[in-house]
Amino acid sequence: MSAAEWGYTKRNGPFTWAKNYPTAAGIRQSPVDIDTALATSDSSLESKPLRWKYVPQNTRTIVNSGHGWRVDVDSEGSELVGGPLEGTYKLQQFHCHWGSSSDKGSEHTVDGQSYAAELHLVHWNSSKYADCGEAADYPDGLTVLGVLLKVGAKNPELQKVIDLIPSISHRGEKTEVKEAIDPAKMLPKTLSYWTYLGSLTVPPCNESVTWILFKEPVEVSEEQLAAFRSLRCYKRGEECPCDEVDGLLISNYRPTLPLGTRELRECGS
Ligand SMILES: O[B-]1(O)OCc2ccccc21
Ligand SMILES: [Zn+2]
Repeated sequence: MSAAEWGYTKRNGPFTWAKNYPTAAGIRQSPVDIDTALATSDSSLESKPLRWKYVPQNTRTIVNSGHGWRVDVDSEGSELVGGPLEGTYKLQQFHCHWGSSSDKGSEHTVDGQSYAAELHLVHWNSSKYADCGEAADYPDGLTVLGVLLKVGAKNPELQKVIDLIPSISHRGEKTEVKEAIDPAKMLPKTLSYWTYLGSLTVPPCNESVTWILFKEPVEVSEEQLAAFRSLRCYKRGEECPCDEVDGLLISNYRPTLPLGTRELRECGS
């Protein structure tokens, strides 16, 4: 899209994306509603526990992408293996999706229920591809660990992100992450998950993601969610192109798409 770049308002939001990004109208799209009755447990998942290693010092910069905040990571030294995955995946970045109030905001829903937000840890298949950009073009290129966030106690690890938000208030702004953020500390205690084949939930919506969505939500406070909503979707000095309330990024989640004939598997209760 030209000036009217994609976003989350009526004018440029999820229902308009397919115009410029035809893959968004595909049959392997994300997010989806997790209909727990449809999930099949799979002994092969149980036999290969999910295992990860992250290097907190490798969380480099946080940027306001115009669609939310994103922490970019130096992939070296990280790895995610097991579960539904073949080969080794490396962490590239993590980011979050939220809503204008905490009764909505997650991208995946569970039996129709929305959560207040959803964290995405994006990994790429380093066994087969040279980098994340290349991997994003292949059906087995990416895997995303999804963590549902519900309102509760202040999340100390996410607070390190919140503390940096004032310095990336406008689109395009970025800053160094001085205090290392440990992605492992943002994951739930129990590692039960659902997994299915899907896509990026933002344009170009590549159908290259093996989704792993943890069943157990993690807590975040209302104040922390309010901080996310203080990000602006336009560049400093420019005027706001979106018709959102004075360009605040109050909501950046894509509504669910049909699972269709895709298999939904689960590991753990
Ligand atoms: O769709 B997402 O926001 O979650 C998965 C993903 C992967 C890469 C970029 C953006 C995303
Ligand atoms: Zn995401």
